Amino acid sequence: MFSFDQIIHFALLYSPLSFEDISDRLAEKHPKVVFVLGGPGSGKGTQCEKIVQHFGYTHLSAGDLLRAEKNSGSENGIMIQNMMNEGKIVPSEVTIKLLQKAMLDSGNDKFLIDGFPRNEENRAAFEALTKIEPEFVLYFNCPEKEMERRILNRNQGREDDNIETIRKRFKVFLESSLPVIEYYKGKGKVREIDAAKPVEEVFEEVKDIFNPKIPKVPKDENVEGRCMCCAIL
Ligand SMILES: Nc1ncnc2c1ncn2[C@@H]1O[C@H](COP(=O)(O)OP(=O)(O)OP(=O)(O)O)[C@@H](O)[C@H]1O
Ligand SMILES: Nc1ccn([C@@H]2O[C@H](COP(=O)(O)O)[C@@H](O)[C@H]2O)c(=O)n1
Ligand SMILES: [Mg+2]
Repeated sequence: MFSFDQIIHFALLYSPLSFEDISDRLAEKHPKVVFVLGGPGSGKGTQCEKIVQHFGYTHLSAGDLLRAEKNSGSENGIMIQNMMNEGKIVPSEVTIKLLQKAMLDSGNDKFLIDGFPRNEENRAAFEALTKIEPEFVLYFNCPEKEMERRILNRNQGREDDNIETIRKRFKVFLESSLPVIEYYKGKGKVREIDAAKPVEEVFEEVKDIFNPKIPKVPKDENVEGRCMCCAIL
């Protein structure tokens, strides 16, 4: 027997549901979304894996979804491959549809959306189509030299991990992605992390963001008869 989520997945894959249908189904879930941004090689994927283990989110990497779509032999495959090899941003409707399908497919309602929105078009289209506002934006800030060193040592067989494409990806990040981070800074939504440190140290900072320290009421304190604001020390 298929689960409800599997049935939804097949329906989305094999029937031409419109953006409106998919958006309506997604809206019913009231999903909680965190955008995870940062330059190429800043450690977004690495930290997302750890957040998933500790905080129960589902990790959706826009780049990974596009790579899977390209490898599936879809009609958009060649276009995606060409864009990725040039470090360019794929048209938003392709990426957003993949993200929406993956969100519905997951059965979860908490998502880390990694590497998206990458430019103003991504941001505005996602907002218009899904009506989802991110809880916050996690921004991994890392110097370019360190990102370059990490990517050149990554060895995951990614076609775009060559020095020529890496330079193009850095340029696109500076010109198109940083303005999106500035936009969310203006809305007070950016949580910036120093990503140049070792993985575990970066994650200590990340944990504090997902698990903010709440002042505790000492166990032996007699709080009877006091209002709640006085009882919290
Ligand atoms: N804090 C860190 N210190 C040293 N190496 C790291 C750190 N974080 C990640 N790495 C390594 O750097 C490489 C890039 O990391 P990762 O794939 O997580 O980056 P990313 O931001 O997702 O990159 P991309 O945008 O290209 O997908 C990986 O080989 C990873 O193991
Ligand atoms: N919103 C996005 C995200 C990614 N891409 C393309 O995928 C490439 C790899 O992305 P990573 O996050 O895995 O580094 C990226 O260079 C773009 O070509 C995109 O188009 N839109
Ligand atoms: Mg990644």
